[in-house]
Amino acid sequence: METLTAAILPATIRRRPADSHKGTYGRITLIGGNRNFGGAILMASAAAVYAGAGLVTTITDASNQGSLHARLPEAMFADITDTAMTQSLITSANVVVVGPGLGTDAAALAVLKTVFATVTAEQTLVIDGSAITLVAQHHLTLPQAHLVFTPHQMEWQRLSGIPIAEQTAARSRAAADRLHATVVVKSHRTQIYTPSATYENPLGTPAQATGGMGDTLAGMVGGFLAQFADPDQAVLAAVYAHSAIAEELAERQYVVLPHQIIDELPRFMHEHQA
Ligand SMILES: NC(=O)C1=CN([C@@H]2O[C@H](COP(=O)(O)OP(=O)(O)OC[C@H]3O[C@@H](n4cnc5c(N)ncnc54)[C@H](OP(=O)(O)O)[C@@H]3O)[C@@H](O)[C@H]2O)[C@@H](O)CC1
Ligand SMILES: Nc1ncnc2c1ncn2[C@@H]1O[C@H](COP(=O)(O)OP(=O)(O)O)[C@@H](O)[C@H]1O
Ligand SMILES: [Mg+2]
Repeated sequence: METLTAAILPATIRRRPADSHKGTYGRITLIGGNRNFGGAILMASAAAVYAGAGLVTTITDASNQGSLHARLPEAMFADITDTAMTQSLITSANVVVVGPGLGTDAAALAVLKTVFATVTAEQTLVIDGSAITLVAQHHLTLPQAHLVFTPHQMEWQRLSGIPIAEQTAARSRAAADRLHATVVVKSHRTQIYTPSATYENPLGTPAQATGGMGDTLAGMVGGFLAQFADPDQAVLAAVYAHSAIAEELAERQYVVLPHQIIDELPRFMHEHQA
């Protein structure tokens, strides 16, 4: 197990070439947010935009459209019940994030099945929150794509079958290998299982223990994957930056809110680019 250091930031976050445009920085489609959990996909989408993803589209319940555009006019919107549009927006993305606030009812399962049937081997799919629970509950066959799972410990228990108390590095490593995926097991000391190595994040504070913190990380992971060359480094740098910003804020705050991490992202990435 390797311990992440701040060196992952400049190794990943590169100065933007002058001769570039929004298409240079990736197209990301985020899917989630039912009538009750609209905030989750809003936070994930905002994290992707503020991380610098070039073009961001949010596919969510229609009841979330007004709040999405009020908070995040940079994001495009599509109605989650429009299957043809969903397929088209998945196909045109290089990174897809599915799950924040998606819920686990029949409609959510149908959406997830559409996502799995549409992504291709060239694309990266980040699977978070409800989507992880659905994969576990329904024993879904995973698609051929670059897969990144971002479970908290209970979601990892559901997906891997390993009880939380028995989630040792060796057992989690074997389960990640069986999934042919990168797995980010979130906790006070988050562990990241890439195809080639295992890492521990030395940062993170209980000030982060608040709803939406993982939704925000999922959007950051997607935003970093959309624009940075090395996918393993992109995931590691997103995890590290998420906690590093939280630790900065926690020096003066009892609790750190997800939107505050999002607001700090452009400044933090500016300071750590190389
Ligand atoms: N504003 C919004 O719209 C928000 C929407 N959200 C969306 O809600 C959906 C459901 O996601 P979820 O994580 O809230 O619920 P679920 O999957 O049932 O897991 C909770 C269970 O696991 C247990 N548990 C054990 N270890 C744990 C650990 N380390 N970390 C966390 N939990 C741990 C925990 O134990 P307990 O708290 O009882 O001790 C409890 O029994 C998902 O789509 C998400 O995106 C949320 O992000 C909130 C903000
Ligand atoms: N005590 C803690 N110390 C460090 N990080 C924490 C702590 N509690 C939660 N976090 C972080 O907050 C995030 C929580 O993710 P998750 O449970 O999926 O939240 P949500 O689904 O509500 O957005 C993870 O990145 C996790 O590492
Ligand atoms: Mg979560």
